[in-house]
Amino acid sequence: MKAHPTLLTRGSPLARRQTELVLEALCGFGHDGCCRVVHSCGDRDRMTPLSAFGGFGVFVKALEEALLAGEGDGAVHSLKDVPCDLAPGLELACHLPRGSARDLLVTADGLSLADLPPGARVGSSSLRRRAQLLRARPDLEISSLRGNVETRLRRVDEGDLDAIVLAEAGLQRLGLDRDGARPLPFITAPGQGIVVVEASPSSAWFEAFRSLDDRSTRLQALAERSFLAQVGLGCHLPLASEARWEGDRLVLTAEILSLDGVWTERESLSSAVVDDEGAVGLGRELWTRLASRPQMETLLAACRLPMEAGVRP
Ligand SMILES: NCc1[nH]cc(CCC(=O)O)c1CC(=O)O
Repeated sequence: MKAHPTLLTRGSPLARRQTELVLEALCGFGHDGCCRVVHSCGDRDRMTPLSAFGGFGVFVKALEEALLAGEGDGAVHSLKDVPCDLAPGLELACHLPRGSARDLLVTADGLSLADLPPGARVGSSSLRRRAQLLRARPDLEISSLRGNVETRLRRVDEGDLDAIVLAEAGLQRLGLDRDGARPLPFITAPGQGIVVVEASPSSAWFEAFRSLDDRSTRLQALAERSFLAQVGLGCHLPLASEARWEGDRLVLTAEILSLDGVWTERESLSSAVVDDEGAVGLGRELWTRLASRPQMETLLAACRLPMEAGVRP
C-alpha cells in the first residue's frame, strides 16, 4: 500500500477547497494525502449548455472514469452534483459534516427578494431555483448562469445581472461570504452543503475514508437522495428535498414545482431514524405520499412534455 492516498478533484477553486477539507480531515486521523486535478470538457467550455456534454453528472462521470482507471484512490464531490446511480464498483465512502444547506440571494446592494425592482434580472441555471424564484416573484427575468463561483459573483459586481442565487456553503468555504447576501426561504437541493468521497470498497484506503463519515449528515443525505431516486431522473423537473434533525427525529421536506413556479406540491414527514434503512424509508414514504396527490400527475406530465415534443417531427 502506498504511503498516502491520492484524491481526485475538479479544478475549480471550490472543488479544490473541498478537497483540502478532506485532506485536513484525513490528517486528523494521521494520514497524509495529495490531490490530482481531473479536467473535463464541461470545465473547459463555459458557453455550451451542460446538456450538450451529457447533462447532470457530467463532472462526476469524468472523476469516476479517472478513479476506475486507477488514477487516484478517492474522488471528492459536492453531493448535490452526484447522480443517484454511481458507476458500478464505486460507493460513497464518507460524508463530511454538513455545511449550510441554504441558498443566498446576492445583489450589489444587499437587497432581499421582495426588494428587487420589477422585472429584475436574476441569474440561476438550476430548475429548482428558477421555479422557486418565479413562485415568489413571477415578474423576474431569470437568465442562465454558469462558471465557477467567482465568475458568477462578477456578473452581479459588473451590473450585468441584478441578482444571483448561490449556495451559502460554497461561499463560506471560499471565504467569499458577503454581508449583504440574504438567505432565501427555499427548500434546497438533495445533498446541498455536503462534501463526499467516492471510492471503491476494494481500495486499500476505503476504511480510512470511511472513518471521516459523519453519521447525522449521512442519514440526512440518504433521506434526501432516496426521495430523489424515487422520482427518478427520467424527467427534469424542479425538485427540492431537505432533511433536518429535530432532536433524534429526522424531518424530511420535499417539493416538486412546475417550471414556472405556478404549481407546487410540498410535503413533510418525520421519523425517529436510527439507521440507513430508516433514512431511505423516510424518503420513499414521502414520495409515496406526494405521488398520490391528484395534482402530481399533471405536474409530472407537464415537465415530460417538452422532451417528448423535442423528438417528434
Ligand atoms: N452545481 C454547483 C454547485 N455544487 C455545489 C455547490 C455549492 C456547495 C455545496 O452545495 O456543497 C455549487 C454552487 C452553488 O450551488 O452555488
